[in-house]
Amino acid sequence: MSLLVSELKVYYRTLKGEVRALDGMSFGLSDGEILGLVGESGCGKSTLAKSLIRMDGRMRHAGGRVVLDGEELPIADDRRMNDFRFRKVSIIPQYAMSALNPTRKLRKMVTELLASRGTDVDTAELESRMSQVGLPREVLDRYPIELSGGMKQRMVMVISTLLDPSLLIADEVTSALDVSTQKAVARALLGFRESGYVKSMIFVTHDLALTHHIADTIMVMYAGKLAEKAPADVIVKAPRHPYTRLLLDSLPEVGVRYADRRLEGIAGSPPSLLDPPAGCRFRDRCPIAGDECAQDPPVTELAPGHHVACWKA
Ligand SMILES: Nc1ncnc2c1ncn2[C@@H]1O[C@H](COP(=O)(O)OP(=O)(O)OP(=O)(O)O)[C@@H](O)[C@H]1O
Repeated sequence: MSLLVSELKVYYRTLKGEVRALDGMSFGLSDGEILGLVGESGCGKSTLAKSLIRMDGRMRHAGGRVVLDGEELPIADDRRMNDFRFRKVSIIPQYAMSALNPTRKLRKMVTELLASRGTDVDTAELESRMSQVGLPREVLDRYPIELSGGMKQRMVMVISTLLDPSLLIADEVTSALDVSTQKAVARALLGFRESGYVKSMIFVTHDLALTHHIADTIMVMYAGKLAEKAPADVIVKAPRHPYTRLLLDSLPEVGVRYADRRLEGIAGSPPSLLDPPAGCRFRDRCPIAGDECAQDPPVTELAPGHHVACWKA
């Protein structure tokens, strides 16, 4: 097991009180596994991604542990986390295209970054990884502004994985891309795993179809908690949580016109995480909710690797 997250709680401090963005998340990730993380906007996907690498000043680690390759990550301690970033855990951020320093040519930027980690650039290795994602070596002598959005994205992917981190977090890396560039990025991520540049990966996305293509397992989150986690095929073909089912039903189908079948979303909206209700957080929107749902559902393993938090599953 490369990553073990137990009862992780991460809250945001706001003027109105604390937003419980992650409220007791537990899951594991094996060596070599790609985990797709999906769920509606605001369910806590980015908070989970960020808390595993760099918590911002408004986030508070309210409980729980994160263990990577047998070592506890000091997620609440920004300075101590420095020893782990890039080397053990790395992120391709949500807005990777703007993550590059505009005032530096890329070669200088990479050199400075590695120097700050106490390492030199292995130019041959860097160029070989760039060529693997279709970037010519001349790119190193350009400023970020001289690259297209897709090229910047791929450059950030190469830089984030240069020190062969055990865990890579890809946070919404395909959302701003056209479909063929999305495929290229997905292929590159799979290639990084095959080449051993990263061991395992958390792929955060809204795109269930793309996740199904590349992920081994999919974890569905709802309102700061785990709803369901299972092998990718099981989530798509035999989901057990009512939320996962509705999420899949609300996907648009190519070839079906609005006039023939109205595109249904999931009625209602998620609860406020400032003061979330007791019991199952999906209860108010759930078509099969019953009295027992007033109690918090435990996460149960229905079949090997298939975890569901629902009394009715
Ligand atoms: N800086 C912040 N201060 C207060 N609340 C925040 C902050 N950032 C996020 N939140 C809240 O935390 C919850 C989880 O947000 P998060 O961004 O992790 O969700 P997400 O699933 O990644 O959403 P999206 O898909 O839109 O990126 C939401 O209720 C959000 O409003």
